[in-house]
Amino acid sequence: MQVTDFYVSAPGKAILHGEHAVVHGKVALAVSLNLRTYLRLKATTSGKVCINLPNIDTFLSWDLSQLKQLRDEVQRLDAELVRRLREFIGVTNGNLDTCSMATLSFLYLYLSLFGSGELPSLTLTVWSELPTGAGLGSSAAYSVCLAAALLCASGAIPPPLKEWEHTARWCQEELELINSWAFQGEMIIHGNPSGVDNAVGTWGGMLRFLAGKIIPLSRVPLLRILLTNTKVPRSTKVLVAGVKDKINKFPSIMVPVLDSVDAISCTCEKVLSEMTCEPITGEHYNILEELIDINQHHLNVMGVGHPALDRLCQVTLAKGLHSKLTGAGGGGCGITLLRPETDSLIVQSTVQELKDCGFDCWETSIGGPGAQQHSAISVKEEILEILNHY
Ligand SMILES: Nc1ncnc2c1ncn2[C@@H]1O[C@H](COP(=O)(O)OP(=O)(O)O)[C@@H](O)[C@H]1O
Ligand SMILES: C[C@@](O)(CCOP(=O)(O)O)CC(=O)O
Ligand SMILES: [Mg+2]
Repeated sequence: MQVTDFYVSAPGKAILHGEHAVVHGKVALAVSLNLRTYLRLKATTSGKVCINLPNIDTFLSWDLSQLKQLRDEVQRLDAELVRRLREFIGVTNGNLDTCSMATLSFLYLYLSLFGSGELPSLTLTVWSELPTGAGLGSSAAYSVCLAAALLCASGAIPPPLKEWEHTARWCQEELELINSWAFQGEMIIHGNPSGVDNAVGTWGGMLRFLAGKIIPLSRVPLLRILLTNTKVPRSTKVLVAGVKDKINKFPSIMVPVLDSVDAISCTCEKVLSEMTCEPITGEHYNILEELIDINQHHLNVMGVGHPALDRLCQVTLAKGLHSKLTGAGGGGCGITLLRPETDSLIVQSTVQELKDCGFDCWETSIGGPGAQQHSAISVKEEILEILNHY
């Protein structure tokens, strides 16, 4: 065990364009948010592994001897381990609930990363500022934190924080390792993830994602975005599977829709890059707004809309603002583009109307840093209190 007590965090994300299509090899544009998931890992001598996940009311512990027996029974650390772990935590049917998904991905990463040698006794606590299961990539931020913390604890990567620093990030190669293990965690939660969410959680900023290839977009204009959480619960795994069924059932109808979403992402990327090298005009924003509208229609065609998201689009359009769902849809969150000249009174009255619909709504800043290690002093006081409570 390399480290005894440390904190890591990873950001959530918003997908501007390309959700779902990205699972089928199309381009997505995604950006990190200023909302983060924090994890504290503490080495203990209790002979137990404990996880505290207060966001989802999950508090579990296992004796090391139980976990050691489980690990030694399993020869291959992939499908067989997942099958045995499902039995171990008592999941019998196909779809996992919130608690089982989080537990299974933790146990999978823990047993895989300590595949040989001693299993360490530890307590892990996670707290997120992100709503879970709402399209802002909470599963990926959770998986990135788990991967970073457990890779550090196993000695596979070093803790980057120097004594005098408040936050520190890993080097490129180490981030790639974190990202690849976070993807394994996402596989358990999503079934068939594209990898875009864990890439944003790992690297932060804005990026273009295509079939596993990640291109950071360094020259992007400052965008003002309103985030709305309809609070309608949904599961990414179920929605992604539904889109796949529709593509299989109607390939000649659905494939052109996916191609069109790909073209929307590429057009958006082009406009964003133009906005950084020439004076920003109203026409740039007109195009961005039209792309949002077209994509929202496509997402409805894919079957991932929801009446609450329609409501969001109607309320904002009545104020001259354009919205689309973000993430897996089926409820969860939407984004609304604010123009630079959008009056703060318009923003305020829109936020109020959306709140009156029962939604949470706030203007967000985008492009926060990717996975990082923290000194205790750099973790917000209220979050530190929760992490240190267990
Ligand atoms: N802070 C957290 N603590 C524990 N589990 C979490 C946390 N954040 C996310 N998860 C896991 O991720 C799941 C949500 O993932 P998902 O359906 O992909 O929605 P999203 O990624 O859009 O928030 C939760 O059901 C839970 O298993
Ligand atoms: C629908 C999808 O494109 C994004 C899902 O994001 P979220 O879990 O809803 O935050 C799936 C994926 O890319 O793996
Ligand atoms: Mg997710």
